[in-house]
Amino acid sequence: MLHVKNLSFKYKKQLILENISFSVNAGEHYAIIGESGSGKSTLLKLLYGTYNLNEGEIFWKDNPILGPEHNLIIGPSYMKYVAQEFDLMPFISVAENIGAFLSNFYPEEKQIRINELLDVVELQPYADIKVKELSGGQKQRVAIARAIAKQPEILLLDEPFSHIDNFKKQSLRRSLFKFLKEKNITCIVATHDKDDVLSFSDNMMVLHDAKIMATGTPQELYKNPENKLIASFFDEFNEIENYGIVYAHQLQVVEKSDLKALVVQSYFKGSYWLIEADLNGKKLFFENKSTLKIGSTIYLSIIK
Ligand SMILES: Nc1ncnc2c1ncn2[C@@H]1O[C@H](COP(=O)(O)OP(=O)(O)OP(=O)(O)O)[C@@H](O)[C@H]1O
Repeated sequence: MLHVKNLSFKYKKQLILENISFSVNAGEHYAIIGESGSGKSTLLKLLYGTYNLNEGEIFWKDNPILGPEHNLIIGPSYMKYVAQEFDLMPFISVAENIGAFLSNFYPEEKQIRINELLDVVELQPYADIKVKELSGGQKQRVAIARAIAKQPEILLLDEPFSHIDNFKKQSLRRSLFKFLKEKNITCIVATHDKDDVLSFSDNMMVLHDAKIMATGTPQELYKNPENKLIASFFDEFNEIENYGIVYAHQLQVVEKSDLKALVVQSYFKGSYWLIEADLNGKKLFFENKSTLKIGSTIYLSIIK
């Protein structure tokens, strides 16, 4: 188990993280979300031992994770960290980068392992291409493959799919998180993207104002968002008097109700339209199967 106890940290004067405590079980997938600048990357770096803590302790099983004050080499051997800026070797091939830290004593096993990893990150056709010739998203995939090559006990991912296009993202997510679960690799992911969390994280935390604002399973936080910040991470939402936070998909057009609104705009979203309306002078968003006429009056009911 990863155990973080009362961790506090500042780069300069301002506390970036204050009194952070949480635990992650072996094999669990844990997500850290929060606005830009809330300290997600800093927390991952602290878990990796990049900086000395101002206060608190981090343990993996019974081993303390200590900062550079105590270690010549940053990063425990059982842990891998894929940062937002990936540090690859540009002049050698994708396959060589992925195999860079694998033993040369067993060349056949090494090749099998590299092939397995190329499959996980869907880079088989690029195996022999030099990394300097790859796109940002392809480099990100090489960095992920290299991090899992030696099967770490814990993997820290910072915005792991941020450079990867939507075509590839969905299948890559499924493939990577499935691989990690099969190998029982504990994974902590810092992300802005709800799709990294909803289907793939067992538990999550929300960082805000240097503190943990909420923790729970993605389902718990999604179904009962305590506040606007949490709701906004998951979906388009409204704050409606007497009803609180209501997601756009929780509103439907009915014949008659207390919620009378005026259609302002319709946005095509593929399988539905997102309708912007005016409810008593406040903006309101809801989902509808079809576009609605600007200026028309509609009535809405809430399905929770
Ligand atoms: N090396 C550093 N020196 C000083 N301040 C830093 C350093 N790195 C980050 N910070 C500050 O710490 C705060 C948290 O930054 P961090 O990168 O951890 O946030 P984040 O939640 O990961 O943001 P993002 O989602 O944009 O990646 C920010 O205010 C940032 O300016």
